[in-house]
Amino acid sequence: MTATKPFLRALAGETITPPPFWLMRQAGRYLPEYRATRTQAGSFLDLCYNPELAVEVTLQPLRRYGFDAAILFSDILVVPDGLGQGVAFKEGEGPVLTPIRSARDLDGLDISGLHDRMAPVYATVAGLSKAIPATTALIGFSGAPWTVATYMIEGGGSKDFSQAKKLMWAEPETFARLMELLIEATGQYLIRQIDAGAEAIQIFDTWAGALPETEFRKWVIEPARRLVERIHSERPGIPVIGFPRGAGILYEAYVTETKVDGVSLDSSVPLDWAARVLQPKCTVQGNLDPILLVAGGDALDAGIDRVLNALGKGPFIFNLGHGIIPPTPPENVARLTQRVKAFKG
Ligand SMILES: O=C(O)CCc1c2[nH]c(c1CC(=O)O)Cc1[nH]c(c(CC(=O)O)c1CCC(=O)O)Cc1[nH]c(c(CC(=O)O)c1CCC(=O)O)Cc1[nH]c(c(CCC(=O)O)c1CC(=O)O)C2
Repeated sequence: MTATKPFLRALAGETITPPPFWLMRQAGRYLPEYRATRTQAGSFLDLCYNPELAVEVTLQPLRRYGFDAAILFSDILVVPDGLGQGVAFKEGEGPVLTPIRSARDLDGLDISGLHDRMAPVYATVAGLSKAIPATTALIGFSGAPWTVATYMIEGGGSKDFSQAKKLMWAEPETFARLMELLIEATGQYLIRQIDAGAEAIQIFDTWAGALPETEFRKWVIEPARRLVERIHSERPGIPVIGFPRGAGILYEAYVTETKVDGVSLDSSVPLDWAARVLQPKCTVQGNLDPILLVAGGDALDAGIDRVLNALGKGPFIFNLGHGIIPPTPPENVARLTQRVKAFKG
């Protein structure tokens, strides 16, 4: 069935003016209505596993801004939770996990309970596919194996990923076993989201830029290639967007070797290079610096115009280079919405 929704038509290679748009973390703490629902839910994971409230927070930004895509309200860290690793989100501290540091720790993980634990997430997807406007596409997502592995090994966020990299180089078999488990679990998890109603998939490799070239090819490109191949063969017609944040010039190898339908660019990617080298190969998405949404004013307008003028003449989805941050004034998102929708090409 040929795509009719602008977001899906852009991912099928069409140039659309004005471009379809959505924003990473469009549902979240910058919105007062999110904070109210979050309080009602209890913990962050309680919210992720409460289909009714997760549907509500996903819809909140759509009501305000009319985005062309809704992304399932969940998190990249529900998969380790589903594998039996203890995961919690401490107020103002972010995620905290019981770290995986040895083969024995790995033996404690178990894929058999994944889909039971993820059932509320699939219910959220099913609820959203009935609740979103007819022209809005529904995006399912996961973290990429490398990025999720960094949280599992570090036990939370990290500045230098020293524990994850130490395990990768000092205990390669244990690290490879963890990566295989994540590739399999993530593949199953994404297919189930599609079967529940997701029309496109985004794979977030937020910490891809932390790896040197050899390891980037082995642990960012190859797992993504396998996930894209599985989705393209088991669920033909569902497009996949890859987000190897910080990849630099390796964005080109990522696009050609993974065969993603779309590639999400971080804010450091030069716009003319993206238009010349990447856009002829696949739909590009991004890449406004999310802090411009905090700054607002003329700087925000100029930043939006630079992205639109450079990428708006080919297959393109307007987005940020990383998720919205909590101090973002909602009125600046309204300002961005108006400016993107007014773009004439
Ligand atoms: O305290 C809360 O209410 C939960 C905060 C929250 C989380 N995921 C969230 C939210 C809602 C929101 O962003 O406001 C909600 C969340 N996490 C994610 C998404 C998908 C998307 O980005 O649109 C979303 C939004 C989904 C939606 O808009 O419907 C995916 C995610 N979680 C995570 C990452 C890695 C990263 O942050 O870059 C990423 C991918 C990149 C990104 O968009 O930021 C990991 C994660 N999840 C979380 C945190 C803590 C955030 C913080 O304390 O600053 C962190 C970051 C970290 O500490 O490394 C929890």
